[in-house]
Amino acid sequence: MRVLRWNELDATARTEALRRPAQVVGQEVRATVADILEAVEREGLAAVVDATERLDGIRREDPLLTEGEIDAAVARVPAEVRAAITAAADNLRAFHAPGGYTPYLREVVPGLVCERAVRPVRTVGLYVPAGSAPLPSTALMLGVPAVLAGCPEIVVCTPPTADGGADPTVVASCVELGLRRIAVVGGAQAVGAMAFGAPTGQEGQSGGIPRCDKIFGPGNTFVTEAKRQVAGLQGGPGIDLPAGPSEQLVIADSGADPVWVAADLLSQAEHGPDSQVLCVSDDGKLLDAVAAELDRQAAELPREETVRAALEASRLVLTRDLQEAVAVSNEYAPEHLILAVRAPRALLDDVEVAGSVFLGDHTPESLGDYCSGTNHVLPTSGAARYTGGVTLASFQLSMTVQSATPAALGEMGPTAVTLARAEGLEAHARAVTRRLEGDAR
Ligand SMILES: NC(=O)c1ccc[n+]([C@@H]2O[C@H](COP(=O)([O-])OP(=O)(O)OC[C@H]3O[C@@H](n4cnc5c(N)ncnc54)[C@H](O)[C@@H]3O)[C@@H](O)[C@H]2O)c1
Ligand SMILES: N[C@H](CO)Cc1c[nH]c[nH+]1
Ligand SMILES: [Zn+2]
Repeated sequence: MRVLRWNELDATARTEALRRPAQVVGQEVRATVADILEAVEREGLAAVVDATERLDGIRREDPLLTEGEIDAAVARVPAEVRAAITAAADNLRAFHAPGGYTPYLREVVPGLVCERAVRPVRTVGLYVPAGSAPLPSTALMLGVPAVLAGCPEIVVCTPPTADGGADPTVVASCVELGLRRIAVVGGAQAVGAMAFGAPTGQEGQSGGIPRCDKIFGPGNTFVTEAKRQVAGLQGGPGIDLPAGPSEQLVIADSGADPVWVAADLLSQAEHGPDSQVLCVSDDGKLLDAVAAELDRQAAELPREETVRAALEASRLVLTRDLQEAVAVSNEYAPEHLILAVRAPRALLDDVEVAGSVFLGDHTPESLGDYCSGTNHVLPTSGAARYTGGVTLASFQLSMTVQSATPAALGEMGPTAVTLARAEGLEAHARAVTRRLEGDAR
């Protein structure tokens, strides 16, 4: 990989250097997704079943796993993997538990009390990808905060395996959290089913995939585009955030180990050909060593082809100093940022935007992907500029509540009346004056 010298690039070249490979969703993807969603809205479960047969080669009249299928899948997961699932879930619970909205109350003027009350989102749909690789860790990342929030109805959708079931480790991760409503549906058809509902049996029965209030989870271009489309519908569901192809930016100083830096970059490059990884450093020799390591280590990986495709769109950037490296990162707004420097805490103060930050040489991003406790469903494509990743609060809604005594209405009512009349909304004003003036019926 060629090293780009940041100071020698003009504004256009800098924009090009930080361009994402997968940012442009073609008209074709948009139209494909729109067709699938329209069919699911019109025909419900039948369209979901047809799309799954066409796109995933599996026909299941009822996509929900039976109790027998769930138990059989869990039994196939080795004890060591089940123990790792439990250990990861424990850390996720520990970190996420305090991350919800805090209810609070203020007596704004005597007798006028304003509150924030917190409720779980009632029906949530969790998408667990399984196209390029099944991601049981994503089931944990979404399921743990959903359960902690107390969401009463939780459905999981994940693409089918070749035998028509779901990946056993995905199923075992759901079961670890007590989730047993698992539908083997992937792609845009899964998002459509969760957005519009795809019930089985008689109308009014609760079988099948329920219409969800909010849809969560990462996925490929079709999944991400489908979430964007359903979120734009009037009365449509909410979505968590744009969580598309994985990205990582490493800031490395001259003391960083090029072997470890390259290993971190490759860990995200292996997600898909549209993943992107960048290494930014103030040391040209370090960047050359990282380039050589990327090439050497890529050849040893089972997903070498995917990794090399991702490296095509990846970058090595030489900056004047580490402050400039952070400025480059702030402009890119990476999903993951690793600070492989001698004083990472000091540099953290300058970091303005990133989905998740990893400090020092001994904190590989893989820890966060699986088991440190932070969430791996994170903003991509620059969305870190305005949002963080999934948290417990993502599964809650905050509701305001207020109550006024007659005296408090006497105190604040005239202000409301003045503002209502300034807006020309007399009915608003009279809702107050009728009370203040006593009997004006
Ligand atoms: N940002 C994050 O937080 C985060 C976390 C985990 C994974 N990811 C990303 O999620 C993505 C997972 O993608 P994936 O493909 O492996 O799995 P996926 O489950 O998202 O997609 C598979 C589904 O796509 C549908 N599909 C495939 N080709 C299609 C076509 N031509 N037309 C219509 N539908 C089609 C199929 O129905 C299939 O079931 C990766 O890019 C990974 O980097 C992101
Ligand atoms: N790195 C991905 C988020 O971009 C999450 C993941 C799941 N499994 C491995 N990694
Ligand atoms: Zn990963």
